[in-house]
Amino acid sequence: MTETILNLAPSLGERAKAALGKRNLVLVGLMGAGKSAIGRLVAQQLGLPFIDTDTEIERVSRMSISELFAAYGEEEFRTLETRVIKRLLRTGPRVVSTGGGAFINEKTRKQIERGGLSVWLNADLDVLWERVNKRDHRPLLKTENPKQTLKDLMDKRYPVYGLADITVQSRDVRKEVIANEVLTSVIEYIGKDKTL
Ligand SMILES: Nc1ncnc2c1ncn2[C@@H]1O[C@H](COP(=O)(O)OP(=O)(O)O)[C@@H](O)[C@H]1O
Ligand SMILES: O=C(O)C1=C[C@@H](OP(=O)(O)O)[C@@H](O)[C@H](O)C1
Ligand SMILES: [Mg+2]
Repeated sequence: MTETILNLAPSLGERAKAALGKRNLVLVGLMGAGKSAIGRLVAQQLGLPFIDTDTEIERVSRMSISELFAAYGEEEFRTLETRVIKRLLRTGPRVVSTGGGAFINEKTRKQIERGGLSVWLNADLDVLWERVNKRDHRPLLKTENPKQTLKDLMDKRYPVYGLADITVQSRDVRKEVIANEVLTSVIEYIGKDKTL
């Protein structure tokens, strides 16, 4: 006789979703950290909508990020980014992957602090470089020495990313491993913080 064992224990995704409640989960970190890729996986596991802020900016402006930077400059891009993120965080829960500069902008960072739980995908220079040098759609890296530019951005931005609620180390392992670590960290963080 075969015996069917029913596994009634809630999955990691279900437990993280319950912990998150109505809050948005917002991924921050430098270019190549995996915000877009990991955010999508995390959203799937949570059964929540996923939005990438760069994709949303491209949709509303009907321009690519590179075209926006070229036509209007970084400052205008940041203004648009702040506006889009404010709108996206008004309702939840959803998983929002930001562009690398979003959390560095004070206004946007305050919106994220108010509107969600932030997760910094931290990564070292070689991991980031391996990933970003394969593509050329990032206007800030169109410099003479893009690896040095990435290093300069790390030095400037890492103290600010460090203000995020949660940090997860993005590294050379399968994306699913990192996504699971994000979910586990959410459960741990919310379990610890009695004010939430
Ligand atoms: N854990 C990982 N292992 C291997 N490749 C990854 C991992 N995380 C992300 N990537 C890849 O690295 C590249 C950059 O990731 P992306 O999600 O676009 O980063 P970000 O949005 O932070 O700039 C993509 O090609 C993505 O598939
Ligand atoms: O670091 C930044 O300032 C930027 C990161 C990009 O997003 P990813 O971090 O998803 O590459 C994109 O928003 C834009 O090119 C600017
Ligand atoms: Mg991205």
